[in-house]
Amino acid sequence: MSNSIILVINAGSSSLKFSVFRVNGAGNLQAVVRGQMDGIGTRPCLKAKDGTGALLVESDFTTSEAATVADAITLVGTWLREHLQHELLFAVGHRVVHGGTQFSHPVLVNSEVFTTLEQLIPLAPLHQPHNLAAIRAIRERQPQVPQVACFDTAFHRTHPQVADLYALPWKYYESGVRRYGFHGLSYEYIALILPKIAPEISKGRVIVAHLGSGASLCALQAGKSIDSTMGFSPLDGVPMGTRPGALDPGVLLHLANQCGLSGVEMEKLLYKESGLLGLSGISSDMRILLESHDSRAQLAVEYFVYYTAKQIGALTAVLGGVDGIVFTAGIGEHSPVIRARILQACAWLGVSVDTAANERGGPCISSADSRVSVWAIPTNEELMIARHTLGLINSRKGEYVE
Ligand SMILES: Nc1ncnc2c1ncn2[C@@H]1O[C@H](COP(=O)(O)OP(=O)(O)O)[C@@H](O)[C@H]1O
Ligand SMILES: CC(=O)OP(=O)(O)O
Ligand SMILES: [Mg+2]
Repeated sequence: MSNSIILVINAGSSSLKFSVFRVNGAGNLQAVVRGQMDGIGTRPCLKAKDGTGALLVESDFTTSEAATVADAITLVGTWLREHLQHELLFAVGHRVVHGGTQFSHPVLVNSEVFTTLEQLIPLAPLHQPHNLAAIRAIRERQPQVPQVACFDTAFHRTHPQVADLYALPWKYYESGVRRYGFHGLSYEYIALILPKIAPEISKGRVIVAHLGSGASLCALQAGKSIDSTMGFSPLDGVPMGTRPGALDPGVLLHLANQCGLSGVEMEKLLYKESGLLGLSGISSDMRILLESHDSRAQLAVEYFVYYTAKQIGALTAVLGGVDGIVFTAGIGEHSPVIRARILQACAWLGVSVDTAANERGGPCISSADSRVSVWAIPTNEELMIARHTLGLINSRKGEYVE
């Protein structure tokens, strides 16, 4: 095992992230490659670094070469095969967005598990097919390599029942219509490192804003998720790159009954044409909107800020107050402007920003007199996946032959 590696694949809605970890003799994980193809469909760029931070590849693609996550899987797959050709794959860990009611922990993927995960595709059509495509592609080439699915939904299984329900007749809850919550691997990572970075808030009430192409917020009470803004599918909550966030269900009835949209057309509208893209008519990419002088682009940004701040208020009520706010993911980590605008809307909570620290990227971005401490912390879903993968394989040695 001393020379073997764990490959981690994380397919998001606008990015394909990957990492390679070496498992050393003591069974510890050491990151040797970290990369991503991001801006898929908008500004595609493949970038990877080695464990020392040295650049291994940086290459731009056209939007037709990398129009979809499926294109990115092919391009990244080619790069990884060339780069890792002399390595022995110990296991592959995957982010799988939806685990449904069946999976509340990482699981070794066999044919039965794969079929169950396929049945969840309609609940996360922007992600689940890509998550499974990567598993299938690796299985076809290297069927002997164990693959582990790690779920976005798993970390939220600590929600109290009231935060897990919709006010529908019980039979729907029993058939799986629940508020699952997503981005759980990211929240789990933040909860894991908070005691090291911000020990003063880690045992308290913390709101984590995972603001990427997909975006949600999570209320952490002593490191456990007690509520989050996404629900049954990754459509609910705050506006996103191409998803609207919370919608009055009456709008959906109107679209179906009065406008005659079919289920397939509604799915396309809600997953691919709404959110920042739908509002601006320009782009789903926050960078492009921030550079634009177009009034609709500016309105889309204002909408994003408004509804994110509104959800911080809602989760503050859920927690009975707030000790800390953490920004993470693409926008949360890299956009001081968006952070500042959201925090300005949270001034009523006693939030005061350290402008210079915010511009620098933190980690602490609140001023000394702020009643709530505020942080910008890079997430690392891939490390979480690698840990789960190694833990699961080690605990089940010898069991993964189909
Ligand atoms: N410097 C930046 N300023 C503003 N937004 C940024 C910046 N860098 C990345 N982003 C935004 O982050 C989003 C992608 O975040 P990411 O977490 O990688 O997405 P996902 O995993 O959901 O595909 C995009 O909207 C992109 O525009
Ligand atoms: C669940 C989800 O929206 O994921 P992402 O932000 O990676 O698109
Ligand atoms: Mg993501």
